[in-house]
Amino acid sequence: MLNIEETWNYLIDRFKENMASVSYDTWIESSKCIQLTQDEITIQVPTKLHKDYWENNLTTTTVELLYELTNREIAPVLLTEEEILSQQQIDEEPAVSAAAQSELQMERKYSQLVEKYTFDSFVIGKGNQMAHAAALVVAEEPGTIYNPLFFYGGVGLGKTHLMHAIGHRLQELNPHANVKYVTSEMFANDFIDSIRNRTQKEFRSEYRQVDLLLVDDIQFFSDKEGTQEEFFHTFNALYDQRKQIVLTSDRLPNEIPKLQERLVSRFAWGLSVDITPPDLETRIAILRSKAEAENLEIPDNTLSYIAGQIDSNIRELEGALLRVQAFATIENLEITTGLAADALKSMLPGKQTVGKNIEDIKKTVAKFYDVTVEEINGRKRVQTIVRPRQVAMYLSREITGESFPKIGKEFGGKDHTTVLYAHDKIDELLETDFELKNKIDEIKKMLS
Ligand SMILES: Nc1ncnc2c1ncn2[C@@H]1O[C@H](COP(=O)(O)OP(=O)(O)OP(=O)(O)O)[C@@H](O)[C@H]1O
Repeated sequence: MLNIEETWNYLIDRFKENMASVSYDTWIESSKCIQLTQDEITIQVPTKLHKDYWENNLTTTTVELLYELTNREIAPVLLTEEEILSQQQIDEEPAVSAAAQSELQMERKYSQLVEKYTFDSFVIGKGNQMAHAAALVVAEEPGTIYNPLFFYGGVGLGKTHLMHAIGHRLQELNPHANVKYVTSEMFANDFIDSIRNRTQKEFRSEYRQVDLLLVDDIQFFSDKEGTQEEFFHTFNALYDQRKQIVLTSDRLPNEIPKLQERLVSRFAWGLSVDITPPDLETRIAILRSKAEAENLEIPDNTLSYIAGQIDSNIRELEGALLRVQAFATIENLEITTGLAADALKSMLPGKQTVGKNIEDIKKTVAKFYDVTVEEINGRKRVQTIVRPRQVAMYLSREITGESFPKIGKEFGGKDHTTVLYAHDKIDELLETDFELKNKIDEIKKMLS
């Protein structure tokens, strides 16, 4: 028998570990678990916006986390407070309606594209221009020019959005096109299920008969040998039939640890394009387009203010806008810059480093460790300099979201693999080394 409280706590703890605090506070803290059965978890969320966000961004992870915990496929059912109230009023049979709803949601998540992730709702800016153009070409001429198309870049910068946009566009042009979107983990789970249920034939025909296969976040193939093997064959089958493959990852294929060489080389056959964090202008344009979609009246200077606060992750930018909107609704006030500042104040303690560049970071780290920026840029390998250098590289990636090659260049022309190694090293150390964690928090404070 599953314990509702333990299960929910497990889930939200995992989210807390993996989400920025602004996102966690906005999406998770406001939600609660109201029912748990052997195959369903019912989560109450405050508004329709929260529900959309959960459905688009959190349900897959929820299923995976619950699977890890319970070894069962538990489908999330999202209900807004209003829906719960009206459900109670018309006194429907909750079990039936929840089950039906869950089926619908799972269906939507697993086999359909997210409706609003289209080219129309995608704002083009310097950081994503090339990716956008490549996506359009692929949607219009699948399987011929750039195959596979590979998007890479930091968290929440629009890779998934563009992928779905390709799918929508292809289906517009060819309504019979068979499009499949999965995350790498969904692919892995499907594959494992097919072994368990002896349905490998069905699995293969499902994956090898598509016209467009979209696989998100392939960095999670990292240590999955068997899945990589299967994906290799899926890839070859599709490629040979000239079917389009689109992949995303947070880094280039050759930077993904333990990714088989033959996959690395295949992924390089087509075109790899990175998506970099949006500049201020693009962030304002994105906010404006989101505000319009939600029918929100927000003055331009307030949009600029919000865009200035969050500079690397568009998902967080959306969270900030929602936060401001919720604040205005609760306080029954118009949205102004002052109100936005109040709404975001409590959300941004960890974000005070926004707007800092690599140079600022190097200077601050050098000061903290009592070394010079020249030493950080240099090549001396003594521990007293190596650690500050690694910390500075780590913070540069985390705070500015710049690509590894760009950071390497700014650290005295180092190779991107050096930056990648430094980043992953510090990331790994942070899990156990609390002293280092305190030091990094201290540096962030100095930066703000
Ligand atoms: N250029 C853009 N215009 C409008 N919205 C955007 C743009 N880029 C990203 N977004 C929005 O930001 C949110 C995060 O984007 P998305 O999920 O595509 O990021 P991602 O790069 O796939 O992130 P992750 O690495 O976490 O998978 C989505 O709601 C998406 O619609």
